Amino acid sequence: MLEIKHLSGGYGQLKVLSDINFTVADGTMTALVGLNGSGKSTTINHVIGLLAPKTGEILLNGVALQTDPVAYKRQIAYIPEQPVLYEELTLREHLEVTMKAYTLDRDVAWARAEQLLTIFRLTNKLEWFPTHFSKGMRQKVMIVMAFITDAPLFIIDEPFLGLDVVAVRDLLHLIDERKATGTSFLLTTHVIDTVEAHADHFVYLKDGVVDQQGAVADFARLVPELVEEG
Ligand SMILES: Nc1ncnc2c1ncn2[C@@H]1O[C@H](COP(=O)(O)OP(=O)(O)OP(=O)(O)O)[C@@H](O)[C@H]1O
Repeated sequence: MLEIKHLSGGYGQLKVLSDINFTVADGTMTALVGLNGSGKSTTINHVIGLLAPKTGEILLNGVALQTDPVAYKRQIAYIPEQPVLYEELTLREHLEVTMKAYTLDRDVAWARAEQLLTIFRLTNKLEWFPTHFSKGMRQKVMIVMAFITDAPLFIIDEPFLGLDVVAVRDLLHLIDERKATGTSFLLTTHVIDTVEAHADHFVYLKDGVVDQQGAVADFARLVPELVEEG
């Protein structure tokens, strides 16, 4: 379970977030929504440990980032909005680096990788370098790297922007499968429609504070300003 308690934070002297409180329970998905600049990415940056809280704390299965950064970070699989790949490593090497970083059993992880590579049509591209991948393919590589881990928390930043419809459907299917095994998901999105059927809770950020949060079923009632008319 991810617990965010009274988090205030931001960049250097710039305070962006004030007194953020929410939890993501095991086997559930929380959608973090809000307009441009509302603080979604800043919240994620705090949860993955890129930024340190000014006040408050973030606990992942009881472990605080400040107390044990390695144990904390190993529990997170992060898929950023902009894929971050090593230009000098092949796809195969990216998968191997991930297996080492998360101390995965190689046989189990490769069996998983093969299934994922098939789903995302990357099987014959193991020796390719990132420069040869399209934007969507780079994103798929990040998805494969995340889903070979056993991380109890997945954080996915704007997952649907560069993916084709087939890949979106496949990603949502993978998310549902993992959720059923107890994995938690924190996802940022501008379009709640895509995740509505898959998310359990939403947190609506407005100018760096939680304006509303609750069950996804109540989203339209609680946040009418983000629901398209028609
Ligand atoms: N690296 C940074 N340094 C300083 N300020 C930043 C930085 N990144 C974001 N900000 C500021 O923090 C505030 C929140 O931005 P953030 O990126 O968290 O919003 P967001 O909800 O993710 O927006 P978007 O939907 O556009 O991605 C904005 O006012 C932004 O200008």
